[in-house]
Amino acid sequence: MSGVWGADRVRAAEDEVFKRVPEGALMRRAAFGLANHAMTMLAELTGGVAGRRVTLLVGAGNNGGDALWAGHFLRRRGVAVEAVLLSPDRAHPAGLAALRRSGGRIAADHLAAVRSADLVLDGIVGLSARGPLRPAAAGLVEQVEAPILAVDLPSGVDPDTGVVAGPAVHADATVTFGCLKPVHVLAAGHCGEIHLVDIGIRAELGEPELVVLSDAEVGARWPVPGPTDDKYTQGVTGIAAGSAVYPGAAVLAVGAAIRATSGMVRYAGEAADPVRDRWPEVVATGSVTDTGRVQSWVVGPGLGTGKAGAEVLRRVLAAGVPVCADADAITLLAAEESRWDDRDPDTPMVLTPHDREFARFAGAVGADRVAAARRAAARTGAVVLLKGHATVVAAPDGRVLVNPARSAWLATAGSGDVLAGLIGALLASGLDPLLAAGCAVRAHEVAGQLAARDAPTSASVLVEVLPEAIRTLRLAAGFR
Ligand SMILES: NC(=O)C1=CN([C@@H]2O[C@H](COP(=O)(O)OP(=O)(O)OC[C@H]3O[C@@H](n4cnc5c(N)ncnc54)[C@H](OP(=O)(O)O)[C@@H]3O)[C@@H](O)[C@H]2O)[C@@H](O)CC1
Ligand SMILES: [K+]
Repeated sequence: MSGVWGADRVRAAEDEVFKRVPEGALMRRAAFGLANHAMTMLAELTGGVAGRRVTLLVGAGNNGGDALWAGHFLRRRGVAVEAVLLSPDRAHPAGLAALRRSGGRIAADHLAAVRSADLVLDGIVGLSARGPLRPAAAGLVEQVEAPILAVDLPSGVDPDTGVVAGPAVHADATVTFGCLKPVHVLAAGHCGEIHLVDIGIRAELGEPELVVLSDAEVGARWPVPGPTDDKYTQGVTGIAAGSAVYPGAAVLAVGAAIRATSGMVRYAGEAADPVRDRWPEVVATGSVTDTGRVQSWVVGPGLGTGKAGAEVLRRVLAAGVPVCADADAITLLAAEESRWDDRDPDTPMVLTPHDREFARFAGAVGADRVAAARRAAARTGAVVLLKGHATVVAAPDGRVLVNPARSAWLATAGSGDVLAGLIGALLASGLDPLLAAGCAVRAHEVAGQLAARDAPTSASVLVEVLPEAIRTLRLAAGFR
């Protein structure tokens, strides 16, 4: 598990550490780690470091200070270092002095310094960043051709929300200090490869604000049959999805549930024939009331938002088992407040909106996706899985999991139906609903990578590769 802490919590932790460690010591520790990664990058990029040129983009605060100190350490290892001071009067004094002492230069021609670099360190702004890059910095960053190593975080990206509201650094790698911050998981695409340098603040940070589940954790939690299990004891998933006109959603959600666990899957709806044709192992009927006992329901994909769909939703909610409400089920819930009353508030529920669906029941998502998901979860008493490049999963008690998207292969029709089926199967197995949603998201993404293998893919292929994705996760957890 990786914990993630916001800027305020990091500052508070640093303040605690400063009571026993001088401020400069922490910065030098950070900068030393930064310089080590810069050396590695230089060696990988250019086959050696001798005579190589590093240009530092130095802003007005401690982020620039980190860059200047790193420049000092790089100079001592024979790298040519030039600093571009974006706010010369406010550049970190001790860092500047150290760089000068070790023979680093202050660039007179900013553009030339940027253009001649083998590697650029982005020390423009760090945890105190507000808004996008300012024009002078943006103009220079635009001219960079060399790889960029971001100091703590890519400048121009909001540290706490990951919002990119204008020009921002697109880093090849980021070296961060002490812990991951929200920007690293919410705007992972701007960070490149992320390296964490320990500066000794972990004990002061407390409980993480966000959590990223590792493959090993997902693999360790994935339900597999024990020696005494049968098809019922592993949980029966009910799928109420699809229609006669749109059977695809049903076929995909059922397929995902079948492949996710060894438990049984029942289907209820108008697409019973196509579902049975594709998945002979499913018990398919026309209606929720004829389905028999299930331990969870998935309701919504391809259901329709008319009277018939509303009636299916009502019956599913009344069943008193954990529910994953997706797509049309969310629209139906949003359309009429009274539909929430059909649900026993103590029965777990997972809602899986994209931004437009979210807006229908919880208002516009806005810039702070984590805060939005947290608010919606607290208000509805359901786990809210907000889809996006980074998927945010919030529980009513305030816990939040984030899955940073490593690729965009999953942006394909029917992909959401597969995710809903996965969540349903994990709910049926008895997993805590936050974990069920979080583990499903991760498996879904691993499946996306396996399905795509660097070429466009489709939701049907996602279903095909689910067992391989689960095997990958279990291998990461040490199961052979
Ligand atoms: N504390 C420590 O010892 C340690 C701290 N560490 C390091 O310190 C960093 C935090 O440093 P920090 O708090 O000094 O501020 P920082 O992020 O450098 O910003 C400076 C100023 O920039 C400005 N500015 C704002 N937005 C902007 C924008 N979009 N574009 C351009 N400029 C913008 C704004 O000033 P303004 O111009 O608005 O007056 C702001 O005050 C942290 O990320 C880590 O790298 C590590 O060394 C570990 C030990
Ligand atoms: K930075």
